[in-house]
Amino acid sequence: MAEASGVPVIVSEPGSFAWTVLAERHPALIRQVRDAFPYPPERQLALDALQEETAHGVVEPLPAGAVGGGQWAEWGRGHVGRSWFEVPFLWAESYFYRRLLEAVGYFGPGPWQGVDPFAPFKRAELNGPEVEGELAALDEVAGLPREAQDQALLAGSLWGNRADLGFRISAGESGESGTSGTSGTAESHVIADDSAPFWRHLADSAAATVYLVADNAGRELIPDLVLLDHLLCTGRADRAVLHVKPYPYYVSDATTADVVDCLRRMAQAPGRAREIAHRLWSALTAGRLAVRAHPFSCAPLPYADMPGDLRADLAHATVAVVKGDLNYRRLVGDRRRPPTTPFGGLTSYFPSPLLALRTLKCDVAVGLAPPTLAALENTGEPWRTTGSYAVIHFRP
Ligand SMILES: O=P(O)(O)OC[C@@]1(O)O[C@H](CO)[C@@H](O)[C@@H]1O
Repeated sequence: MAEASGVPVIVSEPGSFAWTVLAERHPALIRQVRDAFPYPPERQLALDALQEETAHGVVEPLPAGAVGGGQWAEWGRGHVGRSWFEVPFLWAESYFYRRLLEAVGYFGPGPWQGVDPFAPFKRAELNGPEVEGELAALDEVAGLPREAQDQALLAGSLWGNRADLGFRISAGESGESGTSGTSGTAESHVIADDSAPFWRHLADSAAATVYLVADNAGRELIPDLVLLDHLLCTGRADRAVLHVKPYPYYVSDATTADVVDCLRRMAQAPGRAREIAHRLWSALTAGRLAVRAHPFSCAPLPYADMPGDLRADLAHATVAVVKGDLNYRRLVGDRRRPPTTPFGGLTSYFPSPLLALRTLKCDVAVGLAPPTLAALENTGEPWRTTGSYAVIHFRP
């Protein structure tokens, strides 16, 4: 069994989750991006080269003069020149997205500069029937007593994380195929629940500033925004800060443009969703809700290595709500450890109280009670990677 300090997750073991991401998810994503845009021949050649390199070649550096090239060269020391299947999983995935953006000309200069290669997928989701239904459901939540609203909106933000578009490339179009073998409502699969101390912490804090470190756009970001609105409206937060990605990442990760798209989508809906959108729009223009996009949000590193300016910013949080699977890997370290390793100890470096909301979609698992772990192992399911189980971990 792994030591408490853990063994880094690497890609090399055929059939492992990390291996399937590099061997199957990334090639499928390159194909989908190519099909979604009429890229000119030079962009298609660059995509071909990336496809070939990631399947059979060694990791190549970014071209000279690339945006952030110096930083990536530093982060890539010891990895560039090796097979993609020999390097740490977290680094390989992050660098793959940076290289994909290079291949499609996202950083320019040129006509494809700033064109988000994942925008068509995000847009389709935002205009889909699921979002319509989820926005309509907000009218019902509005009629509930406050504590029930608290729980419903926290659960919405938590389970919104299951709607990640990268995960759906692996799980099948619906994103539900990985859930076979489970039963009951999604809520019945919360396998660690620290929501009560989280709400107590907010109630005990005066003039709270709530940070939310976002993960995916669309079906995840909408409930995240709704949760922030609820905290602001009910006086549990005086201010809110939303951290998004500075550029497209992991397919559906939220950027500033996605925040605006979500608000516009909500504003087109009738009822409660529209009201919330207008309130959030005003909160943004008044500075009560701030959006930040720090470069470290797309770094291939754990949060323990965050730079001083980000640490100083997060230190202002009464609580930082950190969303999703990738952020969770970065919070606790992308390492194999006994799943009963306490979450609080692994995140003691974090500069503020912390709430992690995550559905499990990779091998990393910590913070579980021994009986919970035993029950999960008894299911015989690949419970770490199906997206059917979730954790709410709070570290005061
Ligand atoms: O961070 P998210 O959106 O919840 O999930 C990201 C994800 O789809 O990508 C990684 C593997 O590619 C895993 O961490 C997870 O499966």
